[in-house]
Order: sequence, then C-alpha cells, then structure tokens
Amino acid sequence: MTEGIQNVSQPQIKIDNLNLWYGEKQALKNVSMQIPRNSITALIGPSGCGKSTFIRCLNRMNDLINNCRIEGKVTIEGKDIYGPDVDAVELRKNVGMVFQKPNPFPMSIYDNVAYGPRIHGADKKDLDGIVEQALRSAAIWNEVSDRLKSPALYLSGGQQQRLCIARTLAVKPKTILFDEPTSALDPISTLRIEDLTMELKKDYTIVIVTHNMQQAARISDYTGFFLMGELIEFGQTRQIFQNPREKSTEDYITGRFG
Ligand SMILES: Nc1ncnc2c1ncn2[C@@H]1O[C@H](COP(=O)(O)OP(=O)(O)OP(=O)(O)O)[C@@H](O)[C@H]1O
Repeated sequence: MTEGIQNVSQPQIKIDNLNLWYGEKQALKNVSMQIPRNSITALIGPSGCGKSTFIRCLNRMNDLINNCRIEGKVTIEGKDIYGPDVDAVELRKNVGMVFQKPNPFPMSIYDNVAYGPRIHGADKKDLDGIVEQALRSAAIWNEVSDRLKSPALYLSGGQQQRLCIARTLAVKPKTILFDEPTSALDPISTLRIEDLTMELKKDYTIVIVTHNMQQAARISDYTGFFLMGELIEFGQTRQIFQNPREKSTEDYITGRFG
C-alpha cells in the first residue's frame, strides 16, 4: 500500500497485515488500515476484490464460514478482536452490521427494534424508550410511530432499511458496518440513508462498502481502494478522488475499469 493515513492517534479500528483464505483461495492480502473514530470510511473496488470479506472481518462474521482462515490482527478500541477471550456475540453488539438487502425479521416494527435489547437483557420497562430512541435516530420514527405493532414487512424497502439501521442502533454499538446498504434502494431512499449516515457519524464510527462512487465521494471522510484482495490505496476521500497516488485507483474512480 502507498502512503496514506498511517498513524492515527488512537484509531477506533486498527488492522495489521490481515490475510484471509477461503480454502486455497486467498481473498485478502496483507491489508493494513487505521480507521479514526467518528468518521465514515468508504471501501471501493471492483466486484470480487474483497470488500465484503474485509468488512466481515471487523465483526468476525467470517467465523461463520467453513474453511475460512484468517491471519493478522484486528484491534477495535484497543482490543484484539480475534483474542481468545473475545465473545463474538458481544463483539457483534459493539460492531453492528447493516446488509445490502433490508432484512427485517417477520415480526412487528416494535419487536424488530426491541429484539436485540431483549436478548441482551434490557429491562422491560425501558424497552419503549429504547425503541423510540432508535427509531428517531434512524430517521423513521415519524413514519411509524402510529403503527409500531404492524408487520415490518409492510414497510417500503427504504423504510425497511432504516428500520434495520434502528435495529442495529438499539443495542448501542460503537461501530457500524454497512455492506452496500443502498444498492437495493431508489435514489430518494438512498439519499435519506446517506444523510442519516452522515448524521450518525457524530456518535458512531462507520465503515461502508459501496459501488457508488458519488456516494463514497459525498459521504465519506476516508476511502480505501481494493483490487484483487489488496488495499491499493487508503487516504482522505478528497485526496483519493482528486489526486489518487496510484494509477489503478484513478482508472477505477474515473470508470476506466470495474
Ligand atoms: N464463502 C466464500 N467461499 C469461497 N469464496 C468466497 C466466499 N465469499 C467470497 N468469496 C470469494 O472471495 C473473493 C472476494 O469476495 P467479496 O465478496 O469479498 O468481494 P466484494 O469486493 O465484496 O465483491 P462485490 O462487490 O461483488 O460484493 C471473491 O473471489 C469471492 O468469490
């Protein structure tokens, strides 16, 4: 990797020499990155370059995949998340994830948001407040406050995605991973999620995988460009888009390949 942001003081997430194999196939090659807190980091690159694989390493989602082997170190808030004493369920509470396709549970709007806090032992009397707060933070409260008991699957795709964000916020993570959160949404819903993401960075550290260059340029503070499992370039978004150091970065963001 070329010069980028090498030494962030107290990064929220620090990745050192991360390598990952699916069976014989190496999907991540020696990736190092430091992600500052309360920032948005966009990960871009052509299909199959390892963006989703990388983001899944940050909350150990790859643990769930057979024949997946990981080497290297991922530290979040100073703690090695692959250390022997780490509880992956607890980790995923702190490092929430929102997926490409909105995936509400087949239950009411209220129960979708209350689900996580209930599992983690929230007091029943606190649940109404937690649910309302999460729905407000995800900018959907005004649209659903009068029908909290109706099925989440009745909501539009954009509303479902904001509900999924509310569900993630309800367990009070510090970091949120977004894996192409708007690729299934129309342009208006996309802009709403983008505005929401920028709002959320006040309180959270956000990492977002996106195929949408305008989105990365619009909302992120830092951008990492991946190519065939390698992090080719990582730096401030403005620098990556206006003055990339690597020719392959420039080719990608100007649409010459990918
Ligand atoms: N569970 C798996 N088993 C085997 N190979 C996998 C698995 N998941 C991903 N891969 C392979 O790892 C490589 C990286 O995939 P990944 O999904 O991380 O790329 P990506 O950059 O997120 O792609 P896209 O933009 O298309 O979502 C690809 O070659 C993919 O086929």
